[in-house]
Amino acid sequence: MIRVEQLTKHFGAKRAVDGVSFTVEPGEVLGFLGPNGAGKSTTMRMITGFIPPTAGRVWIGGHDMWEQPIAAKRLIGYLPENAPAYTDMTVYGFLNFIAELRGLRGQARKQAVHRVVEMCFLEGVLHQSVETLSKGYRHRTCFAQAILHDPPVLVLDEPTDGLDPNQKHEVRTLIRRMGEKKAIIFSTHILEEVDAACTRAIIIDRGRIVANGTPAQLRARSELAGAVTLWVGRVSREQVVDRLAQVPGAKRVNVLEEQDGRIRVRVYPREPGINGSFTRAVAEAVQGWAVEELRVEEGRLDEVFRSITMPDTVREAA
Ligand SMILES: Nc1ncnc2c1ncn2[C@@H]1O[C@H](COP(=O)(O)OP(=O)(O)OP(=O)(O)O)[C@@H](O)[C@H]1O
Repeated sequence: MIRVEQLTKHFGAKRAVDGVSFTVEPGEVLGFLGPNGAGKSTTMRMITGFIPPTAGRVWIGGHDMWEQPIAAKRLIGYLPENAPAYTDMTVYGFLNFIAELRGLRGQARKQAVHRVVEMCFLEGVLHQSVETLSKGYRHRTCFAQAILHDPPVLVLDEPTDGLDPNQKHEVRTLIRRMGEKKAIIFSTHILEEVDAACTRAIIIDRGRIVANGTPAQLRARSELAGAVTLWVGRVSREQVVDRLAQVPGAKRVNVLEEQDGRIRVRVYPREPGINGSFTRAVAEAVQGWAVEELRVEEGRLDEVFRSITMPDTVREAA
């Protein structure tokens, strides 16, 4: 549904986006992650046809964005960063105006406005002017505008930015629900959103894609993935470190905590990733000890994010 090939944007000497390619199909919610200035908004502006690329192409539903822009844009709902809107209109007036621009008339327009007002919980502010709305409600109004024509493609630039925790939850739920049928791209800085709403995530850094996979695949790239964390008692620190260091496939052992004669320790596999034989080897090595807890780590997205986008500054998280 969305196809992006070798998309590139230069601003003078600056390469904001550098050869980005990916596809998104209906039923997929793609999380777009990256540090500030990585090129997320610029990529989204090119995908939605707001700015032309320096090189590369975009197809929406098979329509080339530069050769058939009207057909391509008709399929897209776009929530830009900072959620701008016509602030002197009422919410109701604004949504009706956008519905008209989208070619909806009469009963169809009424129904479309009613549908998005319900979906975005706007009943209480319908007759308030946009400029007097709180940030969260203004944001929801813009979100409603983006989905008014029920487009099969949604491009959402930081859709939960500035919302309170309840609103964030509602928007994620909405995205997940709409993502069952639509092709959705949304950018975020919040890694837990990737788990909460995305079927796949792309990490972009300095204009380039540096990782692309399901949340589980990305987590598996974490150094922590497959590490085994244990609480053991009645055994010395030296014994624990010595024995665990000899487990086949172990890379290193870290003592994380010592408390009342108990030790919390973590042993990392040489090859990150969940691996039953490594876990079994650790379990065998500690037989006979007072093991109070043994946990296999899944890996953490924040660690992967940091190690990919700031490779020199990764520090271990306990
Ligand atoms: N119109 C412009 N003119 C010049 N440089 C620009 C322009 N728009 C973006 N840039 C630069 O391009 C780079 C990518 O910016 P972009 O806004 O796409 O990043 P981002 O990943 O969306 O960042 P953030 O997470 O902070 O929103 C940045 O260095 C930015 O300063």
